Amino acid sequence: YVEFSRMVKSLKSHSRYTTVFSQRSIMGNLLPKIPGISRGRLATWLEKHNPYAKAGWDATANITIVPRTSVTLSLVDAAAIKEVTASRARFPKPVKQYKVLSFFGDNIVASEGDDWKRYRKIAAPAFSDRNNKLIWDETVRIILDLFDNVWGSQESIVIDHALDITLPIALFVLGAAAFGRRISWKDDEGIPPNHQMSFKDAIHEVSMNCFIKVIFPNWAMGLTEHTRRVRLAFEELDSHMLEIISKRRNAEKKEERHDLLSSLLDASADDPSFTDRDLTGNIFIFLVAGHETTAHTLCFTFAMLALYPDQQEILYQHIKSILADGRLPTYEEMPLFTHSMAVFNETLRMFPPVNGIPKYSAEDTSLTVGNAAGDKLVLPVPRGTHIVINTVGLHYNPRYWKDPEEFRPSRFLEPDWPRDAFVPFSAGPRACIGRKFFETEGIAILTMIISRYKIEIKEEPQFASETFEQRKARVLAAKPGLTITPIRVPLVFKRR
Ligand code: HEM
Repeated sequence: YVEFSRMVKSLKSHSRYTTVFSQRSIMGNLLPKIPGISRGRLATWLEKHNPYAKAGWDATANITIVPRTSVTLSLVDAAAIKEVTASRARFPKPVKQYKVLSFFGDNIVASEGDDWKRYRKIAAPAFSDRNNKLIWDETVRIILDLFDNVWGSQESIVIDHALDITLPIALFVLGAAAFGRRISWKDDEGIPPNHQMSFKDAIHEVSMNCFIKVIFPNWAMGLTEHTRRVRLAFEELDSHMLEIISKRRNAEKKEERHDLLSSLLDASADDPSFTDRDLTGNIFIFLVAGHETTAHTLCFTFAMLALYPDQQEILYQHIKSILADGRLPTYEEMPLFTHSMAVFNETLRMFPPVNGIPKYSAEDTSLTVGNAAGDKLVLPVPRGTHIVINTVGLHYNPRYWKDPEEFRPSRFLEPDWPRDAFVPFSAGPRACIGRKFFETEGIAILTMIISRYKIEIKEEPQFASETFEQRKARVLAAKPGLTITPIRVPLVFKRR
C-alpha cells in the first residue's frame, strides 16, 4: 500500500483514470468496457491516440485494484519509449506475465536477466543471413506449391477469409525454416508409429489453439472433446520435437542445415547447461511469436491492397519493373523491393499485432513526455510502476504521422520517416529477433502473389449497398486474440 500511494502521489495532477480491473487481470481481459470497472479488451486498439489527445499529454496513468493495487503508465511519446526500450536494467520485462508461455520449457520470450542473455546469445546465430536465404527459398517453394497444386488454372480464386491462406502459409514457412520439416498444402502425412497425430496436424492444432492452453489449467483441458484434442496436440508436438532433436543429435552424418533448430543445436553444443527442454522451449516460442503475428499482418496487408486498388497498382508496377519477364524473385533482389517493404511498414503502423508491450520500473526514476503543443513534462516514475508501450497510440500519434488514419505506404519511402515512432517489433535489446525472418518471408509472398494476381474484396449481395467507409469497417473489423485478429476478410484473387 505504501508503494502504491507513493506511485499515486507521484502523478500529482497528471491525467489518470481508475478502473477496478487492470488489463493484466483475467477479468480485465474478459469484461467489455464498463466505466470505472474495466477498459475492455480491445480498448487500446479502438481508442488509438484519442485518450492522449484528450489528456493533453502523450502519457496517461491507469490506477487499478485487481490483481493488486497498481499504477500503469501508458506511453505514446517516441522519445520516452526509446528511453524505456533502451534501458533494459531500468525498465525490465515483467516476465511473470509471460510464464504461461513456458509449457515446453523456459525460453527467450519469458525470461529476463542472465537467463535471457544466454538464450538470446544462443538464438542469435539462428537468425543469420544463411537462415534468411533458407526462409526465402522455402517461402518461394510454398507459394509455388499453392499456385500449382491448390489454385491451379482457375482464373479467380474466392477466399472466404484471407486468414484461411495466411495462417497456413506462415505455419508452413515456420515448419521448414524453424523445425527443418517441410509441410505441403495437399499431402497428408500419415501418423508415424508411437504417435497419435502427425507433425503437421499437431503443429497446426497447437498454433491455432495456444490461447486455450494459456487460459485453461491442465485439468480443465480434459473437460471437452475440443480441449482434449488441443491437449493431445501439445503432448504430440512435444514428443515430435524431442524426436527431431534426438535424431539430429545422433545423426551419423551431420547434414549442413540452416533451420533455426539446427542453429540452436550447434550454438548450444558448447553450453552443457542448455538442455533439450531449453531447446523445445525456445523452438516452440518461435512458433508462438512468429505464427499469428505474421499471418495477421499478411491478412491486413491483403485487405488494405484490396481496399485501395491505386496503392496495389503502384506496388504491382514497381514489382513488374524488377521482374519484367515474369520470372521468380531471388533472395539477392530482396533489397530492391522497396515498395513491398513500404506496404508492410504502413500495414504494421496501422495494425501493429502487439498492441501493448509491458515493462516495469525497477528503480525510482523519471520520464519526460511531450504533447501536441510542444510542451515537456517530467513525470516521476517510482519503483514498481507498470509501463505499457502503446504501439497503436504511438502509430496514430499526429505529432509523428501526418493524417495517421490514411493508408499511405509512400511515407516509408521518404528518407526521414520517424523511425523512433515506429515500434511494431518493439525496440532496443529486447526487440523482436524474428523481424528479418518476417520481412524475408513477407516480401517473397507479397511479391509473388501481386505479380500474378490482382486482389479484390469479394462482392456479396447482402453488402451491395454499403458505402466505402462501411465496407472498410466491415473488412477490417478485428477481435482480440494472442494478437489483434481480423474477423473476416473475404477476398478474390484474379489472375493478371
Ligand atoms: C509481423 C511479425 C512480427 C511482429 C509484429 C513481432 C513483434 C514482436 C514484438 C513486439 C516483440 C517484443 C515483445 C515483448 O517485449 O513482449 C517480439 C519479440 C520476439 N519475437 Fe517477434 N514479431 C514478429 C515476427 C516474429 C517471428 C517470425 C519470429 C520467429 C520466427 C519472432 C520471434 C520473436 C522472439 C523470439 C521474441 C523475443 C525476443 C527477446 O525477448 O529477446 N517474431 N516480436
